[in-house]
Amino acid sequence: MTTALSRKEVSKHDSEEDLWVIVDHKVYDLSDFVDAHPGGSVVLTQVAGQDATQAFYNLHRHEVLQQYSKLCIGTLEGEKPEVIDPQPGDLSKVPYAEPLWLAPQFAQFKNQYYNDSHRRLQKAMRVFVEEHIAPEAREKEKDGTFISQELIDKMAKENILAMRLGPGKHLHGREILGGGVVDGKEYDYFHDLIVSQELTRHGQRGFQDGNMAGMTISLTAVRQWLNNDELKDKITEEVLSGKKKMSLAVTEAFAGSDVAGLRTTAEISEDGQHYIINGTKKWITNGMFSDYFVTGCKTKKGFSVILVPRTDEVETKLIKTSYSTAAATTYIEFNNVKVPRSYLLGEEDKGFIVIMSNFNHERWMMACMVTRWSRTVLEECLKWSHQRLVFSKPLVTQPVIRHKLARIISLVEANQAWLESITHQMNHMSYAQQSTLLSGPIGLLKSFATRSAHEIADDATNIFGGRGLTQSGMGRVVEMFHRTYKFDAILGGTEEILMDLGVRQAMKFMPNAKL
Ligand code: HEM
Repeated sequence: MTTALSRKEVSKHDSEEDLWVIVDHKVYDLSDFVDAHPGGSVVLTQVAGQDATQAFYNLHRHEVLQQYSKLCIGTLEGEKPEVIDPQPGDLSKVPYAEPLWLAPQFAQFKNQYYNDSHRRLQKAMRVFVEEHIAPEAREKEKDGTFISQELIDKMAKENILAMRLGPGKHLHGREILGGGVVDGKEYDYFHDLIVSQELTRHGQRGFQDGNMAGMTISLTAVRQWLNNDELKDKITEEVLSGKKKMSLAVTEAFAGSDVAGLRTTAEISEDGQHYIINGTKKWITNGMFSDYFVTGCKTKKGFSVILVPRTDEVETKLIKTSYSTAAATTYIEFNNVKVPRSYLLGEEDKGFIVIMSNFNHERWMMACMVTRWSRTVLEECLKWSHQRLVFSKPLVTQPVIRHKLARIISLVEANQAWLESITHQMNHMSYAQQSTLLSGPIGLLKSFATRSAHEIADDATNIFGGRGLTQSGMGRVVEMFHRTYKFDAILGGTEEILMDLGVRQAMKFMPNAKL
């Protein structure tokens, strides 16, 4: 029960020492807060005893009121708050803020791709992300330290780590998010899409990668290509239980997407039973805290992929990039590392197929994530242009702003629709069929999604103006997006390489057709 207060009563508290304000029909006593207010005391004194709703929403995000809810002393009598107060798990009612299948306006209609288990999983994931992941993500993004073991354990317990590998036997018999959400046997690529998209909604880009991204792109290769089943199961369990961490170590300063140029070598030891690995790797996500590295190496007649456990001969150093060091981006040196030959993935000298087919899920996942993140930025732009007053009118009354919003909406919706069409196809194909037929389309999808992000980041920053350049406050989401969307455009294959791959793969199937 909140105290009912009259506007007349509020107006009496109009000095710096005794300072009340009204924001969205609620009354806040700022007398003790005024000296600590980041915007200073002058601005607050100017609105003391008054309704400051408009001024407040021109300068703060709604979450500030949630953080400082203790300052609220009552509600105006006979009045009710009007601004939506989002709670963990809520769907956004802002148009286009949710994908079509999820948008509350469309909930009553059947969707061809999603069933009740997808809806249950989405709901459970959103609550989990908002309650457990988002608070840590904000903290780690800022201080640059790595994900906590406590959070990893929680995700392992709910089998969120296992879900991130995509559908497969590793999910059979697992109790997902407390049970009753989705049966591991029914888990398909739309469930996978939901998990990827919900995991990005905290908007902390460095932490997003810090949150076990290394595992999601490397354990998949181990599951698919490690020849010894017993070893495969042991390692899978260690990693999915959160006890051990893993990353994908392919890129080098010498060669990135050009696998043929790699210089890390794996030579057969004198006893014939081991590989001796020497060389360096760069930009390895999660490398700092990894116990295993799925490593691309030069072997006698070609390129091979080997699972390398951490030993004293593996040295890891942190690299600072334009997002947070929470991602644990790493420079690695392998100095005579001895690895049993049974740790080879696929066949010796035939590692190209291992890496190329493993890329599909990674790139598809990145398309899921950057598309969802673009949508979050769209929601920010819609809210901001609706609430921001310029020359006494909302920003959205300007045709130039509506034009930008139209472009952003179209890009986000086009990406999601293409993503869902490919996802549907993946559900009906084997791993080998996906490798043959989908690596081109997935490459093109990822590069289109990140080209779109490039345009969205540009338009969104212009819509937000100075606020889009500030790491805290109103424009913090847009600032982060603009600063870090390039990670999606480069990691997992650059736009140029992927666009080229898409066309080259199409040419493989080109018939002798003439104009
Ligand atoms: C419940 C009342 C209020 C609370 C809890 C509050 C809290 C805050 C906080 C936490 C910030 C830091 C920036 C951010 O995180 O967004 C801030 C900034 C600011 N606040 Fe407030 N504030 C309140 C009311 C007001 C009002 C009524 C005004 C003006 C009439 C105001 C003017 C400002 C200004 C000018 C800034 C700096 C904005 C910037 O750097 O862009 N605040 N406030």
